[in-house]
Amino acid sequence: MRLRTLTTLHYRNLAPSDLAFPAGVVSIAGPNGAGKTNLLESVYLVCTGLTDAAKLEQLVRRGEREAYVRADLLRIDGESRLEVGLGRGRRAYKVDGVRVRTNALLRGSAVWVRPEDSDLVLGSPGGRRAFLDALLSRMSARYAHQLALYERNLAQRNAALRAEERHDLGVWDAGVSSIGSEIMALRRRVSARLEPLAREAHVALGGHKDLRLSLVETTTPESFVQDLAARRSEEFARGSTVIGPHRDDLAISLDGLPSGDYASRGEARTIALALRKAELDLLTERYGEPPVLLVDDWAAELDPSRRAFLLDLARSVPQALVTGTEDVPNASLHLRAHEGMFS
Ligand SMILES: Nc1ncnc2c1ncn2[C@@H]1O[C@H](COP(=O)(O)OP(=O)(O)OP(=O)(O)O)[C@@H](O)[C@H]1O
Repeated sequence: MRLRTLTTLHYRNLAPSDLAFPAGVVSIAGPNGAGKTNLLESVYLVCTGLTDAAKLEQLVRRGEREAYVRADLLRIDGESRLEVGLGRGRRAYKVDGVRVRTNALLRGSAVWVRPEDSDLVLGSPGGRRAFLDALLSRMSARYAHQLALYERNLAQRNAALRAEERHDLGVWDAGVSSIGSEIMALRRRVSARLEPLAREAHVALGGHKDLRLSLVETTTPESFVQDLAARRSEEFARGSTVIGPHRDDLAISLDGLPSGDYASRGEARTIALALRKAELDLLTERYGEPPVLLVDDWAAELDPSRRAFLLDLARSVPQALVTGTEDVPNASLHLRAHEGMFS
């Protein structure tokens, strides 16, 4: 899969532009704040429907009301046009000219490798849940749909827990537990497939320690309803649902020690890179071809062997957009970024 052209209008600091990309490694170099990350972010958003911006309006250029991104994508089964329009608190997607739901499975796919990926390993469980959710949402339209439904049900249940008069929670318990159980089952399946791929990549990256991934669940699909009932008074006291997939974690360990507490920054970066490689492998299998690879700040925090791994990976897929303050050697196109423009 590869991007042929990208059109952006009022997207963050990007100047309105039409860019054409060849196959292979596209090197995008430029100074800090030039808009390199914004360019990758716009590609990721239009290809996957995903963003981790806290508010959609952050994606719109300051002073403008709406932004637009269009990508013409070449897939093994033909071309596809993906579009997203962004406004205050809303976004609208089109695939080949037809409006689609926000959490529909888009025809594009992308994997984004970023320096802050170390936070996946060193940061809070929320980041690892977001990693699993983002991966599963690109693999299964059902998952994306059920996740959105779960979040709505959870918000309503939490509101009921905080309400002054005590509501009967039975109907919320049934909803949250049945949707939550499906989410847990899908996460179990994907994390079981993720582990061997991440372990293999970790070894290829020169990681000598034994990498393990395991889901840490606060309840089980079988006992969810009973566990909710058992925690009732605690939930009323805290005004929130204390168990369920929104509280689970993907535990990562090296030689049996939890990585969040023990891994060095370099080890964390290696694990994060192994997770991204595993993500790429799973999406390649799901889509029948490798997704577009986006590498942000390729030289950041990486020693020569990890840089070589990353560049080999970039060269192994049909297309990789790779940014940095330095050029990537032997790229098929060298773009220079300056104040939101690329030439
Ligand atoms: N909504 C917005 N409107 C206008 N400018 C924005 C908006 N959001 C971010 N920016 C600007 O975009 C610039 C950041 O661009 P970006 O993160 O893409 O830089 P970069 O080239 O990746 O830099 P670095 O090498 O430091 O990572 C900042 O100057 C920021 O102020």
